[in-house]
Amino acid sequence: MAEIFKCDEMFDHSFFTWSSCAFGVFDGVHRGHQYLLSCAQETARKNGGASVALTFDIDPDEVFHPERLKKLMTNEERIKTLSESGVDAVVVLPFTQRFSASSPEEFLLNTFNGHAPSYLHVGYDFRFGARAKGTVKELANWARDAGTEVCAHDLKSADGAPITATRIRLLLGDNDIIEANKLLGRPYYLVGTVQQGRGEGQEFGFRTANLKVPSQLQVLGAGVYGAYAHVDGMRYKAAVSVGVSPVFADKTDATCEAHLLDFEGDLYGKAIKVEFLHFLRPMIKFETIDELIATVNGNIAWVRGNI
Ligand SMILES: Cc1cc2nc3c(=O)[nH]c(=O)nc-3n(C[C@H](O)[C@H](O)[C@H](O)COP(=O)(O)O)c2cc1C
Ligand SMILES: Nc1ncnc2c1ncn2[C@@H]1O[C@H](COP(=O)(O)OP(=O)(O)O)[C@@H](O)[C@H]1O
Repeated sequence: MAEIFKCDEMFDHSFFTWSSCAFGVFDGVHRGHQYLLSCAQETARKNGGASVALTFDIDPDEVFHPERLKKLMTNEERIKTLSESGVDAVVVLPFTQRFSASSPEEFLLNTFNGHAPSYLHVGYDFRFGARAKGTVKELANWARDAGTEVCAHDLKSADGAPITATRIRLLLGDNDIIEANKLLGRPYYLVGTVQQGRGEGQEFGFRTANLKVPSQLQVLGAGVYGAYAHVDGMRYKAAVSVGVSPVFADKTDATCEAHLLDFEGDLYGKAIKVEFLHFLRPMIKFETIDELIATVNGNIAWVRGNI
């Protein structure tokens, strides 16, 4: 696991000298991002310096558009995933109002403070500085004087369409978990603490661990999914419903409810990670509870046989 540095007043910017940085927000740390990170490792190997994932502590849209912001992962998970990506270090820039208001030139000066990296890898549509006015062109102008080689990469998938966090969020919203997972390079997951639900699962014969999903992370389309649930270092197959249960719509907020196969015990207050693998069906407003029970039991049987 790479070391994580906060780029504050205490940070020694000479760390950047000879380094190869991949620079971005990296929401999802998807296959496009993974490619950028591998490019930084490649030039670091050739050049002899450290490979660095350079990112922000928050998503800049948490400052600019908090109301419409949707994310593939929390900031903590994003930084942790970057630290596990194979780079030598993660350097986290505090995204302050002052920082965001600076011109592209000031932004680069504040970021590197006279210690420019040898290589800077970015996506070709990378934007930075006040009102995102800085483009790869400004970056290249600055880099010429600073002695940095800017590598702007085209992050495309096999079908020729760009791999972006927005594209993955749209696929997830359309229940296309298979394609989203392909572009992520791993299963899409949600993490959280198991909460108390309505207590009806036991009566129905299938108990469900309930996870409250903050609205910024409500990206996955409502429906029923086959998944793996990880708790206490163990992995279980799980049948999971996502979104508002239409039968009980008047009683619930949107949640993620996971029935863990071959598990018995108490999960309240425990950390759980649910990795989504298959979309089974949309949510149904059943006429009777018996229909609900029979359908969910069928879904559980499918998960047992197919995951
Ligand atoms: C695999 C699975 C599929 C579900 N499908 C539906 C559904 O189609 N429609 C619905 O209203 N509720 C559905 N539910 C939600 C159940 O109604 C819910 O788990 C049950 O009400 C128990 O809630 P509780 O654990 O909060 O008591 C599903 C739950 C699971 C685990
Ligand atoms: N196989 C299982 N899958 C999910 N939760 C289980 C399972 N077995 C026991 N539990 C426990 O039961 C709780 C869910 O019970 P349930 O009757 O559905 O009530 P509620 O979901 O309303 O809290 C879970 O939070 C967990 O502590």
